[in-house]
Amino acid sequence: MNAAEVRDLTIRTAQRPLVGPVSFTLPLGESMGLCGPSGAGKSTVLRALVGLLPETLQAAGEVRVLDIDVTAQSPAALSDLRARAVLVPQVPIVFPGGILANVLFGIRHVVRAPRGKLRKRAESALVEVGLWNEVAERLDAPAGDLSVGQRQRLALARALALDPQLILLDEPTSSLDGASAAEVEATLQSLRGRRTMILVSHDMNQVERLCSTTVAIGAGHQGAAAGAQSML
Ligand SMILES: Nc1ncnc2c1ncn2[C@@H]1O[C@H](COP(=O)(O)OP(=O)(O)OP(=O)(O)O)[C@@H](O)[C@H]1O
Repeated sequence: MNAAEVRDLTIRTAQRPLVGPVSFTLPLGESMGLCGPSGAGKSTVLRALVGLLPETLQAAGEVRVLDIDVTAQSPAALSDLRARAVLVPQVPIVFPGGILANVLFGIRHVVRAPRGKLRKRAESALVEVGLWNEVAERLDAPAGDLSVGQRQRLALARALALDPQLILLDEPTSSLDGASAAEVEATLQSLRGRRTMILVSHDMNQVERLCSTTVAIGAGHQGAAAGAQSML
């Protein structure tokens, strides 16, 4: 099974084409960069992969994610898929409440297990993103007090607690200062090879550091590089 198989994906409004055609195959275990200029459609492609396009946009083409035919399903029918292929948005979502509660937020709705077991998984996720040593003494402190880089790693920990087969990262370092970006990138580097990832990034150097494959999508509907897939 591949993590994702996309063939001739195009996305449009009723009035005009926005994205594509985009084609790529991502085997499990690989990390892929999705690059292109601002407005090329990178975030929209990520949303299409998990069936989260707004109703005003239509997608055509083939999109299979973890062997699920995404374009053939309603968004509601894809909620299971979204726990296995987790989208981490560009601006990390932090819920009111404590740090640990924030990591538990997704998993406690999805995984049926005793509380103690869920807690262990949340703690392991905090270790995996390198946040454990920074928060272990204050797990119930408000997550809103974390720095912006810590929030990004918290959002990643929330995703990892689900033990997803695919992680979709939308510009995970673009809103961070240099030091925080370096921390998040180090975390992503440590996940490479252990997790399957699609990384949206403007930064080709970052993609080269973190990914084995890159797909470039062009600005507008008919970008020359649309659909290109190359090994870095
Ligand atoms: N719901 C929508 N309705 C109409 N147009 C939309 C909608 N969502 C996105 N677009 C348009 O689709 C295009 C692609 O947007 P998208 O945010 O996916 O680009 P991007 O490559 O991620 O950009 P950036 O790098 O700036 O985040 C843009 O022209 C955007 O204005």
